[in-house]
Amino acid sequence: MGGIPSADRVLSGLDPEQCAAVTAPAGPVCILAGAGTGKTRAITHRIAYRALTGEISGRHVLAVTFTARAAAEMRARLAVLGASGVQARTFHSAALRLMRYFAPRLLDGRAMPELLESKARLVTLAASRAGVRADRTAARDLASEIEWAKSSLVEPAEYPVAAAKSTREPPYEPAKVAEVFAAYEHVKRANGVIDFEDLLRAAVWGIEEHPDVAEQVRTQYRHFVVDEYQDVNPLQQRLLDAWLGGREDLTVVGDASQTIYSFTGATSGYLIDFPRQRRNAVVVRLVRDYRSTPQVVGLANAVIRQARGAEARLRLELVGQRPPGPEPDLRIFPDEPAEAAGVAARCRQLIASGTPAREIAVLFRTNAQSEAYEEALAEAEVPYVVQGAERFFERAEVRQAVLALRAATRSTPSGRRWWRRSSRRSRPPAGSATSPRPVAPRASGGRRSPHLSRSRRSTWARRPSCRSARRPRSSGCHRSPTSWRSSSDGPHSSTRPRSKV
Ligand SMILES: Nc1ncnc2c1ncn2[C@@H]1O[C@H](COP(=O)(O)OP(=O)(O)OP(=O)(O)O)[C@@H](O)[C@H]1O
Repeated sequence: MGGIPSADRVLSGLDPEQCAAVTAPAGPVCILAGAGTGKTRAITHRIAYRALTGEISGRHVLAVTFTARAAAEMRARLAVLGASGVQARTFHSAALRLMRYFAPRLLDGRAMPELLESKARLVTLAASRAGVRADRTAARDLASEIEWAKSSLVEPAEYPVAAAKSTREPPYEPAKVAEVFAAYEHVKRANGVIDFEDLLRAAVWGIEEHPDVAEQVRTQYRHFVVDEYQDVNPLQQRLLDAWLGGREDLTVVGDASQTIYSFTGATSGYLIDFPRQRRNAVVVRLVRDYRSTPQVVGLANAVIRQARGAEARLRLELVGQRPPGPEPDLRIFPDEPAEAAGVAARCRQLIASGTPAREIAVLFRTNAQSEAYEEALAEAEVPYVVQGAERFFERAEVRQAVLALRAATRSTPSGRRWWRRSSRRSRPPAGSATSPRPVAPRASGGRRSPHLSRSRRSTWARRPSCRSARRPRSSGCHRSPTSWRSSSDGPHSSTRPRSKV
């Protein structure tokens, strides 16, 4: 049947817990949802149900996701459900939209400063001003520290204490990092640019310090949904609080066991504390896992059961809904090369027994690990493609290093012999670029740089008060943003696989 679904039809096909989440009354709702339990279904259906019953208008909904892709997925699902006008955006995209709209008012008609796509260049410059010669890796590590600090609402002078409290492992002495951080802010200001954290600060500043802006924003947005709430950082929470302005029509969805961005300042503390902070919150647990076999779900439960501390309170025991499958085979290897060789051998075995290579996936946690796996797969003559990243031996820096090595080793006979042996080993098998694709880390999100340009200092530099930030114990949130003008790679830069805007 075509056409726009009715509210009742939006409820059909939901399980009882999803239904409870969808029909929960206006007010704070906390959906604790394990992987594959239909959380996207629950939140999109909740928005659609409320819109179709006339309780809310889609135009007044702001749904915040962590990636541009998730936002697009949400918009597509909402369109199918007949909920129109909803803004589904990342925090950064929503902040950018707000700043663009209010720029004439907030910036006295001046253009927005340009948004830095990458912190690297300015961090390197700032480091040299602070007497640190930072190569690419060091600049990236420094940028990560700066990003963490800014996302945690930590100012340069506060960095050493905050870093110690958060058991960070800074790339240099904390005082030196603080110096680079301060120099970075200075260089950035001098260049008339802002970074991704500044963009969020700008939106906070715009709302907190300008009652007319706050009123207009809050008239527009009345109902809020935040996806992946376990990965929100103090700066994002501050912006959410500014949007809310004390109102409570907020649905958050998350899973404390899936927190993956603590190193960038994200904290599951907001999710964990949500039911305590909002006593009237409806809490719904989605535990039916529709994606995996009971065997895989059982293994996941066994791992999650190890969680201790605050996360353990919100631990979800998932129940697999799919027909049974094979038992997972857990093997432990002494080191990474041995593990990669073991994985490659298993792939070879599967292919030999008739499994098409395209049906085999090898997942690893970070792009840096691809080298070991690519070498092992090439060695075992298993055809592969790398998804979401360049093949190791095709990366510019690796090609450069290989050329340099080749030049160095060819100057001696033993070097020539070594080179012939090693290049045979590391060369991927012929034709592999077009072969099936097992190795699949997540892509590092390409971020588009919206064009902004320079602005005034005095009002932006005012420090908004700390009053509205709700802070969980572990947040590391010491201060509010000093100004919204301050810095590097988009949020969670080089280390972050999710695209923001
Ligand atoms: N009530 C249901 N009945 C049958 N299948 C369902 C139900 N709810 C969700 N699913 C299926 O489970 C899968 C996961 O759903 P969805 O994408 O909404 O979950 P998710 O929790 O957002 O996923 P993720 O783990 O990626 O966050 C989809 O294939 C969806 O069709």
